[in-house]
Amino acid sequence: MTVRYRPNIIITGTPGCGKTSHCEALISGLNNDDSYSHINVSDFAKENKCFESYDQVLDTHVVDEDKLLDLLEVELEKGGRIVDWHCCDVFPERLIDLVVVLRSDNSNLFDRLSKRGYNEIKLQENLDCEIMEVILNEAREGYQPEIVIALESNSAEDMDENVDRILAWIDNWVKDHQDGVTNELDPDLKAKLEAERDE
Ligand SMILES: Nc1ncnc2c1ncn2[C@@H]1O[C@H](COP(=O)(O)OP(=O)(O)OP(=O)(O)O)[C@@H](O)[C@H]1O
Repeated sequence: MTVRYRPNIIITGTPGCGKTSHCEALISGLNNDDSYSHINVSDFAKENKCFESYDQVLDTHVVDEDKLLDLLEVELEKGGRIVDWHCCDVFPERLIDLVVVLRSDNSNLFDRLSKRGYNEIKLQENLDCEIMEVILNEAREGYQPEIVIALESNSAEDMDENVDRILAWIDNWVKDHQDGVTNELDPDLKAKLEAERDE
């Protein structure tokens, strides 16, 4: 049985919206408490060799999702993981407590991504993704609405406010779950599901 005493949070959004900046500020706001850690999924995939190919047009690696998720699940079982990735709907719901979708105005996003030297196709694809609210929709389809929040990330003030808000949420979650959150299915429910499956 796995018991979690710390929440798992996904910080997601279109590339350049500020995921890594928010995660780093959160870890620092948690006073570098080592029961929390920031998982930058792109770096994690690189370190654990979870790439299956390279997309020349979009100038990006294609992730081996099965391998990546198997490894990430082990991390999420521990709790206190702040996950930084542009995909959010691939994790088991039972392991995710809050999904923060960062939103940026297109002019800000254009400036941030241009500075990175993104090619035109990649830049346009990301701007379209933000306009079409692709990641917000994925989050809303993948998780219960009450755990999904969309936050503006256009300025340093926005970021400070967002980080304070998430820190307050973490504090409340920990107080509310002092006995831990178990990932084990309730035994009666488990027996019922097994019986239904065998029918
Ligand atoms: N709210 C904000 N206000 C001002 N600048 C910001 C904000 N959010 C991000 N930036 C700036 O935009 C750039 C991209 O930020 P960051 O790397 O955190 O984005 P990201 O969403 O993690 O990108 P990626 O998905 O590509 O890793 C950085 O230079 C960062 O300082």
